[in-house]
Amino acid sequence: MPLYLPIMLDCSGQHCVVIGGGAVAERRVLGLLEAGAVVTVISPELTAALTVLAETGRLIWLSRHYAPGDTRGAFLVYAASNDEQVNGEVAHEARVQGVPVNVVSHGEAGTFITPAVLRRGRLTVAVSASGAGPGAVTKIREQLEELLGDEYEPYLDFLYRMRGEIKRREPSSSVRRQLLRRLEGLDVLDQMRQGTFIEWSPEVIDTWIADNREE
Ligand SMILES: C[C@@]1(CC(=O)O)c2cc3[nH]c(cc4nc(cc5[nH]c(cc(n2)[C@H]1CCC(=O)O)[C@@](C)(CC(=O)O)[C@@H]5CCC(=O)O)C(CC(=O)O)=C4CCC(=O)O)c(CCC(=O)O)c3CC(=O)O
Ligand SMILES: NC(=O)C1=CN([C@@H]2O[C@H](COP(=O)(O)OP(=O)(O)OC[C@H]3O[C@@H](n4cnc5c(N)ncnc54)[C@H](O)[C@@H]3O)[C@@H](O)[C@H]2O)C=CC1
Repeated sequence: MPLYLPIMLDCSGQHCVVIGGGAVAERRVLGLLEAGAVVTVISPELTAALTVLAETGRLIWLSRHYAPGDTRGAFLVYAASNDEQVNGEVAHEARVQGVPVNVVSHGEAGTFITPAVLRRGRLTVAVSASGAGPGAVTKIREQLEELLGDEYEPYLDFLYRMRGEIKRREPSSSVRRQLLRRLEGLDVLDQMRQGTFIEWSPEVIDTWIADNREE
C-alpha cells in the first residue's frame, strides 16, 4: 500500500455515490452527510439507520444492484458492497472516469482510503495506518480521544472568533502576527478544561487587543 496524501475535502453539496447498504456503507454515509455531501446509496438492502435516513430524505436510495454507469458524474464513489467482484467493477469504472473511489473490501483497489476520524467541533483528527490494520488505527484514535477532550471545541471556537476580530481590527500585519501568537499562548484551554473560562465580551476583547498591540 502506498503512503497516501492527506487532504481535507470540501464535499458540501457534492454528489457522492455509495454502492452497498450494510454496516460499512453506513459509516461512509454518516461521514459524508456530516461533511454536507448529497448522497445516493445504491443497494437492494439498507441497514436500519440508512433506512431512516432514506425515509427522512437525508439521502437518495436506489433500491437495486449496481449497474454500469452508476458512478458517472460523481464527486466521490464508495464501493461498499460485500461482493468483491462488484466492488472491483465499481472501482474500474470510477478510475476510467477519473472519479476518486474507495474500495472497502480491498483498499489497494481504490484511489483513496478512509481514515479513523476524531472530531471536536472545528478540530478534525484523521488517523491512517496506510492499511496496517483497523485495530491499530482504532487504538490510536481512542488514545487521541483521551488526549484531546471536549474542551477543544469551545477553545477552537474562541480562537476562530478572536482571529477574526484581530484580522478585522488590526491593519498592520506584523502587529496581527504578534497578537495571534500571544492569543495562542494564553491559558484559555486550561480554563476551559477546568470550567473556569468566562466568555470574552467585546469590551474585554478591545482591552486585550489594546494591551497587547505594542510592538
Ligand atoms: C484499507 C481500508 C480501506 C477503506 O475502507 O478505506 C480498510 C480496509 C479493510 N478493513 C477491513 C476490516 C475492518 N475494518 C474495520 C474498521 C475500520 N476500517 C477503517 C479503514 C480502512 N479499512 C482503510 C484503511 C485505513 C488506514 O489504515 O488508514 C476505519 C479506519 C474507517 C472506517 O471504515 O470507517 C475503521 C476504524 C474506524 C475507527 O476505529 O474509528 C473493522 C472493524 C469494524 O468494522 O468494526 C474491520 C473488521 C475487523 C477486522 O477485519 O479487523 C478489511 C477486511 C475485510 C474482510 O475481511 O473482508 C479491509 C480490506 C483490506 O484490508 O483491504
Ligand atoms: N473497510 C472497512 O472498514 C471494512 C470493510 N469490510 C468489507 O466491506 C464489505 C461490506 O461490509 P458490510 O457493510 O459489513 O457488509 P454487509 O453484508 O452488512 O452489507 C453488504 C451490502 O452490500 C449490498 N450489496 C450486495 N451486492 C450488491 C450489489 N451488486 N450492488 C449494490 N449493493 C450490493 C447488500 O445489499 C448489503 O446492503 C465486507 O464484505 C468486507 O469485505 C468489512 C468490515 C470493515
